[in-house]
Amino acid sequence: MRICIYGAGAVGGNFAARLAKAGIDVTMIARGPHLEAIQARGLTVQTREDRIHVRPFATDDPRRAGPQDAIIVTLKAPALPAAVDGMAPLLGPDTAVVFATNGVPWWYFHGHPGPQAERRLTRLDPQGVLWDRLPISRVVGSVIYSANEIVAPGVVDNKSVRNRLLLGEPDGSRTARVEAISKAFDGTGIEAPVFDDIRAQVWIKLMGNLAWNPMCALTGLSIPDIAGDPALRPIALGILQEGQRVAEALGLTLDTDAETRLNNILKPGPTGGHKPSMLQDFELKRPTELDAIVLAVQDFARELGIATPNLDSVAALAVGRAKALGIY
Ligand SMILES: NC(=O)C1=CN([C@@H]2O[C@H](COP(=O)(O)OP(=O)(O)OC[C@H]3O[C@@H](n4cnc5c(N)ncnc54)[C@H](OP(=O)(O)O)[C@@H]3O)[C@@H](O)[C@H]2O)C=CC1
Ligand SMILES: CC(C)(CO)C(=O)C(=O)O
Repeated sequence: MRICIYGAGAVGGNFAARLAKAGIDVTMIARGPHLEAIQARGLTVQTREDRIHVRPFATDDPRRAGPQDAIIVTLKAPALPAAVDGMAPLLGPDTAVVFATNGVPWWYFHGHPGPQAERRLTRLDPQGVLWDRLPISRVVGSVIYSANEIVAPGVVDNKSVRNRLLLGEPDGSRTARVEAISKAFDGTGIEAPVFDDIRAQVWIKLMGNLAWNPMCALTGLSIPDIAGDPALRPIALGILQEGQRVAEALGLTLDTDAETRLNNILKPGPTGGHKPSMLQDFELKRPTELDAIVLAVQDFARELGIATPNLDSVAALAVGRAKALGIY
């Protein structure tokens, strides 16, 4: 199977290395010093168990890669619209495009049951280029559980004990394409189960980002530090409760309540020392995913008439800080 990792940075680098090590034909679309280092010296991923070193084909010109069986997009959300034309040369007649980006996905209502079906989210796809030019029937939904950081060009630190890429068709059907992508991950050390309701999984993951990503980005603290801080904990809990209300009003059933979720963070965990990706972006002054992770949830809340005072305050501060840094 030919798999392209599009936007092979921290998460995508980990995925590419593990797929390549397992013998999958992997192409990485990357850029800048990270790409130059991979082309010159190969890709290195330090996992908890070992050091993977591979030399997959890596380029910033997708025309050099040719049609793929699947594209796994591990770009940050703000980079998606500008990348859509670059995906065209990678598309064969049946190529699926897996969007493995944190937050509310731009395709959220594609395949959704009921009157909201096929509604577009202009915050996440302002000109509609993703929806129109891809086109939408290519989309497979996805959620990432894998903590990673680029620690030097060409070198990724993977801190997770379990690496998971949850997959699901937006309409919940079990298609040959989603099963084939899942199977390609066999033996890679990345679990890739297929879900019938990928939107519930999107929300469960979103509950792991909605409070922590902006609060860590604002404070520079780790997730357990915030969860254990008497002044910050109630704000995080408030955000989780507000997010949970929004998800439920949208018809989702989540795995647990906000308080349990917050307490689980304080249990000794394998990714406690991980810098959430939004904190990495604030520190490195890279475009932030505030729209997908925070403001899209606020949009839903406003439409549904749900008050989100904690989320609103943190969102306003995070947007203000991001503007001051020139990244929003
Ligand atoms: N890092 C983590 O631990 C986790 C991240 N996530 C989510 O996964 C997604 C990816 O995050 P992460 O891996 O951290 O992000 P990274 O920024 O490390 O990776 C994205 C890469 O894509 C590159 N890129 C951007 N645009 C293009 C383009 N047009 N062509 C080629 N390359 C391009 C970026 O380069 P450049 O830097 O030059 O822009 C960067 O190297 C995000 O949605 C994030 O929220 C989810 C769970 C954990
Ligand atoms: C922090 C983590 C790993 C999960 O909450 C994440 O998704 C991120 O870094 O954005």
